[in-house]
Amino acid sequence: MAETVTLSGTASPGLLASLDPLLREWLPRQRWFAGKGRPVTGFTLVAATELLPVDSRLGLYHLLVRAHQPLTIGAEPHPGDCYQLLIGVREALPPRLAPALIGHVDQGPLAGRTVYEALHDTRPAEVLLEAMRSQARIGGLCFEKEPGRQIRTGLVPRLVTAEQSNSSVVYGDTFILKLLRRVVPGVNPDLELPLALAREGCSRVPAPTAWLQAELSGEPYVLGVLQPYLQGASDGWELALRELAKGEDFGAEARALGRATAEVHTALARALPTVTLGHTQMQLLADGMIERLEAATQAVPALRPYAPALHSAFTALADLSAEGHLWTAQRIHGDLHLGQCLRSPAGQWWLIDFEGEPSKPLAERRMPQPVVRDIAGMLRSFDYAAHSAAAPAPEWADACRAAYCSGYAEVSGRDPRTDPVLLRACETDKAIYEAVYEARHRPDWLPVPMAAIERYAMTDLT
Ligand SMILES: Nc1ncnc2c1ncn2[C@@H]1O[C@H](COP(=O)(O)OP(=O)(O)O)[C@@H](O)[C@H]1O
Ligand SMILES: O=P(O)(O)O[C@H]1O[C@H](CO)[C@@H](O[C@H]2O[C@H](CO)[C@@H](O)[C@H](O)[C@H]2O)[C@H](O)[C@H]1O
Repeated sequence: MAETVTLSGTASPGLLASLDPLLREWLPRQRWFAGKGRPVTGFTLVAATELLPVDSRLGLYHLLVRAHQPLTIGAEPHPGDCYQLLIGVREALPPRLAPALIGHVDQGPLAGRTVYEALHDTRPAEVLLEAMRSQARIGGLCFEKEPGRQIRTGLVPRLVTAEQSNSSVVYGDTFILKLLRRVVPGVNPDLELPLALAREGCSRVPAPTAWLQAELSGEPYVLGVLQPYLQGASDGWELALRELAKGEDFGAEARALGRATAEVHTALARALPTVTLGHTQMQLLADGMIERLEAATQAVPALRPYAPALHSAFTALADLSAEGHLWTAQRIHGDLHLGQCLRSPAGQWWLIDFEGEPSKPLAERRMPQPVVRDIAGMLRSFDYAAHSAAAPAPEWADACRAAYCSGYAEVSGRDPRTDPVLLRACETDKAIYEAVYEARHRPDWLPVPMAAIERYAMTDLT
């Protein structure tokens, strides 16, 4: 690896100025760009690290840039989201890299060069793996490796093309590196939880092998995590849809998923603190759900007729806590659905992507929660699959629900169905989140959570 130079944001104003017009156009088009719908009006360079010398045939910059966007009316002042970029610099792009093009630079230190999304390219992706293998410190970037883990040489990288919130590179079907795109300071649960689970001996999660961090203005940023690649694994969503299309039962898989979820929860409860939630905390939990309902009815008018009935699911939870009922809270997955579960060819289930709901602040995502929140996420997912099929199959979802809860109880000793008020509140909250998500991202899918909302509104638990 060539000698590296770290440029501070102020030390290299020319670099960002030369990239600025290209990034303004390119960044909002990326699947992982979080600020969709608002133009990018400028950038601040947070950090720049030269990983391959830019005056050679192939240069490589690691950049952290803050994207400025106009605020929506009523929004809190916000400095802009910080994104991680790997920018390749060449004289011209070979045809195989055409899809990676960011643009041709016509001013500043890179004038006359072509810049592109370097993760598409073999050498830049290799540089990251080599740095992890050697636990390199390059400028402000720290590449760490879990003691005792080996990363062999010669693994050929390929960029994962699936739609995702971040970007992943698979190395020779041995490792997968997830590079986080919108990065925030603090302990990131996508590294924290799998590491804690692996150290606890839980084998339902691919154990982090290595990771990439930066220290900026005294604050840690997790930038990427390398894990073993589960070769030939299928995700739960694809499997469920396949079985549904064939008219096949998914009960055995749902039960295994329930067992896997409980194994992860019990290991998390051993590894990290648990707390008891009394009336005040449960009232806060219910208030949060009510606030989300109110915001959702503004964003999705179709929710409005159901709002009073949905509201009663949350007040029922607050009422139960007022009667002295106590709950336990612990660290959970935070965004569990069928797409976050991988089944290996040997038939084992693994849980991935512990980032939580990325739109929520990190502190909120790291708070202990009742495990029922994760369970509700999976139950909603069975319902989604059943209602995405050509002919809705509610009895299929009911069977999955029963099997999943039984599997969960077999391992944890606690059946989530014995807490119907909390379960209903969490499922309602999730379905409301989904209605907002679908209205914003996939309007054609809005009827799926709306069908559940209509059902919840019609069936009062009390
Ligand atoms: N350890 C792994 N083995 C095999 N495939 C994986 C692994 N981790 C993730 N994937 C694949 O990569 C995709 C994206 O991973 P995920 O962690 O969900 O990223 P994102 O946060 O960007 O959505 C997953 O849907 C899955 O198909
Ligand atoms: O995959 P992410 O963690 O970014 O989650 C977001 O996108 C999901 C869709 O890709 C969305 O999940 C919803 O649709 C799924 C089917 O596509 C279904 O299995 C889930 O149960 C349903 O919530 C998720 O809500 C959103 O946060």
